Amino acid sequence: MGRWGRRGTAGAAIAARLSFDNVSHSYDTAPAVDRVTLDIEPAEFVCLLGHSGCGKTTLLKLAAGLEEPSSGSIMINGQAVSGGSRFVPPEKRGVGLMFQDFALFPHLSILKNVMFGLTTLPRGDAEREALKALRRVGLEDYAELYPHALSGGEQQRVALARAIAPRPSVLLMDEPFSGLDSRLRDEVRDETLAVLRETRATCIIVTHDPEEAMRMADRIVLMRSGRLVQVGTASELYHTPVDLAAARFFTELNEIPGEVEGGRVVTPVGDFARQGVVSGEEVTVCVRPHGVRLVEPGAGVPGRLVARRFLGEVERLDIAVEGLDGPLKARSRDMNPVAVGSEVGVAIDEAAVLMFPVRGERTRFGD
Ligand SMILES: Nc1ncnc2c1ncn2[C@@H]1O[C@H](COP(=O)(O)OP(=O)(O)OP(=O)(O)O)[C@@H](O)[C@H]1O
Repeated sequence: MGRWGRRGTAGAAIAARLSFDNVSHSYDTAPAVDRVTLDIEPAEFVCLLGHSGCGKTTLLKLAAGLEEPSSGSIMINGQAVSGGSRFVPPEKRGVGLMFQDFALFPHLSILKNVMFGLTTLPRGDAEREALKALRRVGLEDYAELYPHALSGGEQQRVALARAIAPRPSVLLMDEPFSGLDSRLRDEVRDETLAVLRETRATCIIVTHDPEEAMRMADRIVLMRSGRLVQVGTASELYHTPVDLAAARFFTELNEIPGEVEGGRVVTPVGDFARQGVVSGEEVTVCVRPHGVRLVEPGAGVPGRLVARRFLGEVERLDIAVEGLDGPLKARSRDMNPVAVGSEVGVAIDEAAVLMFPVRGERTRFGD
């Protein structure tokens, strides 16, 4: 892939605050977006994360003005752009879009594609701004070519240039890297992030990839069934997920049944102290694989190593423990020389343990 342009050369905008106030939207009966309230700071970088169909794209379309909310209001810098009797059309919102539905126009040159959002400028100025944006993504020399002559990664860079050229205050991107293979994706993502930071625009990026969200976002917005499930930094969502499904989103988990006896949660892999639990209550104890360690046989909980797989920096171990339906999964950096079939001891790092009630409330214990 060719080089990107010099850092720090993207045109900067004045970032805007974007606010959703109790916004709902239905296409037919079930709401695709359900009572969403969210305030995004100027120049903040937010990732909307969630499984397919949870309403991410709809929320983005509502911000863009491509859909009108069924209820609630959307504000940019405190001015309503949707809601009540007000509706500001997309082209008047100062919002840049990078959506899959808006691929490059095949019959227009790269330059003309990038000039597309600059129609309010005199032609000479529009061309200069478009070339500046193309230079920033390292594709100025491609200005007269047509999209079909460019690779997927290069087309993505043109789409980025097109989105930033009008210097929008808010940039909305829907799965911008999903069409790229994994090798390309890391590079395009890192460079795109650098460009976006330079533009100082407020950014919302839709993704279904938690790692991508963690790499990019100042805050992650986790959605489910049209609703906001949790909003916070990557660290907050990882360390204090609001419920079991939120925890599953960020890592593989060993999910172990536990029962509360006298203030302790008793499981086949040991007992754990937890405040706020009630005797007789059923609990799902989640242990992240990096929190499972092999210790000397006789120490810890007895188990048997049933499989091991070398993954480069870490090794993946499967350990059978009495009372568990499936093997306990461990990730270890120790490259332990224990042979498959051996008796082992298992120790659990309490810092890698999360607990959730089996029924009822959505909150964690012991916070
Ligand atoms: N134009 C439409 N007409 C009718 N229903 C729609 C339309 N667009 C989306 N939906 C429905 O609204 C819900 C939310 O869809 P949306 O595309 O916002 O989710 P998403 O989280 O972006 O999913 P994906 O990751 O698959 O794009 C889904 O149930 C979907 O089927």
